Amino acid sequence: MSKPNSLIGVDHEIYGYLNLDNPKSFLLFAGAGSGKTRTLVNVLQEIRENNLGRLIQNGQRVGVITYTNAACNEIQRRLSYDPLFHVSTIHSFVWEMIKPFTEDIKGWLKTKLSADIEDLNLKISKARDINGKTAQQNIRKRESKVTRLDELRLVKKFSYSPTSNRAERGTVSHEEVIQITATLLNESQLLQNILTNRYPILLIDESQDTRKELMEAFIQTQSLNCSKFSLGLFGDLMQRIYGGGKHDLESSLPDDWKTPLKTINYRCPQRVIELINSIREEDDKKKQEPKAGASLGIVRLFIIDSDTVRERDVEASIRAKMSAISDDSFWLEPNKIKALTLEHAMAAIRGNFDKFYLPLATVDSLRDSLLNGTNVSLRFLCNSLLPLVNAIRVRDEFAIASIIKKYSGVISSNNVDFCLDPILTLKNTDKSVDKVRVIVSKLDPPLAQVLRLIKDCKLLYIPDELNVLLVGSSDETNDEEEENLSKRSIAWNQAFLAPISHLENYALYINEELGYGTHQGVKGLEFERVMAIMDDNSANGFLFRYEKLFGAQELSQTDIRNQSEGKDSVLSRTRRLFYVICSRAEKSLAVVAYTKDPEAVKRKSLESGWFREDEIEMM
Ligand SMILES: Nc1ncnc2c1ncn2[C@@H]1O[C@H](COP(=O)(O)OP(=O)(O)OP(=O)(O)O)[C@@H](O)[C@H]1O
Repeated sequence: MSKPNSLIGVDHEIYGYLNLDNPKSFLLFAGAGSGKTRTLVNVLQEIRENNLGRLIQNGQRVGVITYTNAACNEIQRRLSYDPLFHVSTIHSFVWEMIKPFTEDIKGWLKTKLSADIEDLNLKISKARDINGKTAQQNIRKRESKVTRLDELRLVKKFSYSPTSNRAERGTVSHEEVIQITATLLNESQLLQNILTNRYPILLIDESQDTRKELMEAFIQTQSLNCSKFSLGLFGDLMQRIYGGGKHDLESSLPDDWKTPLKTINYRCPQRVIELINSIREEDDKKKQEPKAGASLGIVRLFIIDSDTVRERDVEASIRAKMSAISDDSFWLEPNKIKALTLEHAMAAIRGNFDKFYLPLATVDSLRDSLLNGTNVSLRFLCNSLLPLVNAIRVRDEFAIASIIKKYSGVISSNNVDFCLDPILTLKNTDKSVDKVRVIVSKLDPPLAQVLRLIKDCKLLYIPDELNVLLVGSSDETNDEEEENLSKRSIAWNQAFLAPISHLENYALYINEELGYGTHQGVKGLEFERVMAIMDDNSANGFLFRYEKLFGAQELSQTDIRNQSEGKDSVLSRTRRLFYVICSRAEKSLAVVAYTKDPEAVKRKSLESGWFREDEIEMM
């Protein structure tokens, strides 16, 4: 077991709040590189030093919630995998807590499903053409909800698995786990007691991205149990990525909460800190100071006319310039610098997965799960469909059989055909596999074509959301029908038109990136040399727009309205992203801006105080 770090600075204050006899709750919202994660680990080690015996005696543990599995593993590692600490992601944590409450989960689902069915009844009754695609899809959705509602009475125990795609009786989805916990915590004193007795201390990292409903339920639980429960939130509103968090966390805390400060940035050199302070000046105005002895560091802005330049060449010449300016030859070695493409849509276009990704990324309710892999349909596509397609392509019979066995009802005692004549069923399955092979071996077929065949042959369980969209063929939809479809269905229909290779590239991107290259992942990371590339041309402008942040494109009426009403907007989102990316740099930072209006970008950068004249180069 590793020797504990000694507490440093504000760590003492925070450790004091976690006194089991006099617990206090706190919010540590501090800027990038201020050592929040370090503090979290330090105080946990100190708790182990001083309270281990007492906690074990009481059968209690310390709860620690992280946002990604990667962060969870890192904190566990730093705590030497000590079982005193229950470190997990939010979904696993809350499911552990609510899973014995079968009747309450049932009650919640009954209410929710009944409301959904009522809503669908209304839509169906208003349909202009009951045989139209929208009405038919709604009818299918209603059927599946009615069945689920009806089967609730048969459920003896619910299950939830973060990695399972199977929509079968008695399972609850990722989204439902959060919603159910929030409701139960608010309503059930028993559940509050279970939480607070089992975990007298609960610490949540990256809490700016914890779902609002759940965060409010935790805070209410704390207020009602403040003599025995300490809730500690770590994070930074300026680094929030996902849309579902509690944005007013700082201003709406109960009066007795503590708000310790950390104002030193231990990661970045002086010049980078100056830059990120000035970016933040346009948001919450929080300022950081460099650590004692911090190096000066180097920042440069390279402005490139997006109409005239070839990207690869110019980026190589920028690396050469940075090497000369910073007297650092590692800038010449591509693997010694971190090029951050700031925006997934840019990566999508560069990485050939845009046809699948971009339509889905325009939908609010899908956006987050596209990046964090929590959507049932996306998990199905990446974890069941693609492995099956690959196994079929390379004729890996063993893999084919095990995927079908695991992810479909064909080879199962629930399948009457299989029970009556297993040999015939297997032969038919082989034929179905052959049909799929014909499509996927030679060509790059549209996803819809593959999915329809898989559905017709019943080779995999297809999640409801996708299943209902596979009614008829996509070209049956006329304009009027299209108007009636939900945004989400339209997006899925477009994504279905993508060649299957785009889904494959998306899966690679997400798998490689989860916990690392996505914005969420980049947040915890640091790199000596950072090249931040901003390029709206190859980016999806719905979420982020550098041209707007840098003054090269006028704000829309909606942007202006959102801004004046204090709402989140393309501008505030882009600013936060710019902050996160710049604050990763430990030594030197090159910001590379592709723009249609180089002069405007230069003007805005000077006016905002982000860069000085001699730090800007027009390429
Ligand atoms: N008290 C300290 N003294 C020296 N170095 C420190 C101290 N605290 C943190 N650091 C170092 O500063 C860097 C940033 O720390 P850490 O990752 O904990 O910050 P953070 O606030 O969680 O960052 P971010 O919000 O940007 O992800 C790390 O390299 C860490 O080792």
